[in-house]
Amino acid sequence: MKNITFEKYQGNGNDFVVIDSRGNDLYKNYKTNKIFDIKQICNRQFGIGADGVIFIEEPKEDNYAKMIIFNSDGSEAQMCGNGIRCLVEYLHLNDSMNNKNIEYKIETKAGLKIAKYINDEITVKMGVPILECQNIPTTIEKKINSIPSHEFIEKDFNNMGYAVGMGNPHLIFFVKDIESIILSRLGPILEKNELFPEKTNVHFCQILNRDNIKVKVWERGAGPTLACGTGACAIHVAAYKLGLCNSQTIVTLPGGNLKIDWSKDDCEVMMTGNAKKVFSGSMLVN
Ligand SMILES: N[C@@H](CCC[C@H](N)C(=O)O)C(=O)O
Repeated sequence: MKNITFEKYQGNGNDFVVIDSRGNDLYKNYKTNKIFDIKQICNRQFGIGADGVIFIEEPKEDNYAKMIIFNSDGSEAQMCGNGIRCLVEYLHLNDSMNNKNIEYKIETKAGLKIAKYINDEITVKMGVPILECQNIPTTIEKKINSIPSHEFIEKDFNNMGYAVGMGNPHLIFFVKDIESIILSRLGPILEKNELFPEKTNVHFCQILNRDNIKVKVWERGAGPTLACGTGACAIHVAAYKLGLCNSQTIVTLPGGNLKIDWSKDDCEVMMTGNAKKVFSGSMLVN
């Protein structure tokens, strides 16, 4: 048995166990020998409890670090918006980066992301959104047929979903009254919709006004979470393309607000929010 140290972080209540595998073989050992069980680490009764596990790896190029992110069910995701802010906060605290103006270039499976502290918040260039997500053809609109209409809880809910890729897939629905949405019923069905061979994150959104969108999140591989950073970006993009919001919005998630800025198809989406350390600890592994 071996003791390994970790730190726990959260961004808008989306929480992660962060394992620094720079200069050691922890990630390599996880990949090859499954020295620990991510499902068990994330379990809130039998483990540490988290929405996911982030490994920090040495970057391949001349960048600062590499992020590898696993959902609480053990599946690997391409990217995580709240997770990358947590990782940057970890680097800031642990690598003694006292100069908050430093730019952190972070490699992810969804490409290079650049994050920076600005006025005690972290702003991340989240990449150019993909409006044709996975195998959904031609437009961002798609009728989702996997749920019979009687399953929809509210009368004004239509099954027009909007697919936006932020490196990872998002399926977005706009509704008039978000309170009427029962996430635990719709989330698991829509996550596995046949249009998304690798499954998808699902969001229900209510436009409060042109500057503020309220959201309920069902994450691929994690279920209901308090926030999704890539999701907030995708939601803003869909709402802006539909003419429902201004170029900067506050996306209000159950765990707090994120500021999103985007208006041009070929530009990167900017996400601003914070991330906090919750505690540090150690766990026994085989
Ligand atoms: N919570 C994240 C997204 C994490 C990955 C997602 N569940 C997926 O599988 O794509 C975020 O803040 O972006």
